[in-house]
Amino acid sequence: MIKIAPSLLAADILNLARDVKMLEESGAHWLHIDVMDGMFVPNITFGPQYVSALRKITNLVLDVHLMVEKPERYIEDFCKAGADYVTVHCEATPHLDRTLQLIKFHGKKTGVALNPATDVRSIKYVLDKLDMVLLMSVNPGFGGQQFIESTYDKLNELKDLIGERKIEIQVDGGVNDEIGTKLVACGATVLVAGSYILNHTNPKKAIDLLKNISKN
Ligand SMILES: O=C(CO)[C@@H](O)[C@H](O)COP(=O)(O)O
Repeated sequence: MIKIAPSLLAADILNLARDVKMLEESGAHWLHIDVMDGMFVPNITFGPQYVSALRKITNLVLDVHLMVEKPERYIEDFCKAGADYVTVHCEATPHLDRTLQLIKFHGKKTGVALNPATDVRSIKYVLDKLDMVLLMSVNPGFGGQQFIESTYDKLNELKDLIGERKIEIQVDGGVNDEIGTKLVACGATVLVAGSYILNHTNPKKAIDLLKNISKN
């Protein structure tokens, strides 16, 4: 089954609880939380308080994507705040293996994100410590960008690298139902979508279209 993870970057910050309830009722599986530090990416968003506030109002999987330099500094805070998955960028830490061990130490699922220009082979030696790989299909920092087409080839390479291991493959950036269909055909198992779902006139319909991809 394909998991659908709406990105809360596109939610109405003044009506966050309302949007979360709407996404739950619309059948979203996970909530994707984009944490940006203004250093690794040119934008600043949420901290651990945002995650702990969400944890109080939802049982959905909280999928925290850390777009921050040296994420090892904040792993404990986000784990204690109630994250289920903690994903760090391989480009953002000199100690990826240690950082993944830290996430595991706190009992959470591990993810590694790769920027569009990063070779999938850069995570070869940590595959056995991973629950998820996140392929960025836009340059991280902002919602509403155009999907980068080379992501399909990259997905195929990643599938080969992962082999039989049970690792979720998440794609994030510019995803809609048409692109999602091709991504799933290439092996994606988790689709992140921000503007496609939250700016849709009928977000439930957008989620349904993405969920139905697995049946195609
Ligand atoms: O991490 C990011 C952006 O850096 C994404 O999660 C976006 O928030 C996805 O938004 P859309 O491209 O789906 O609007």
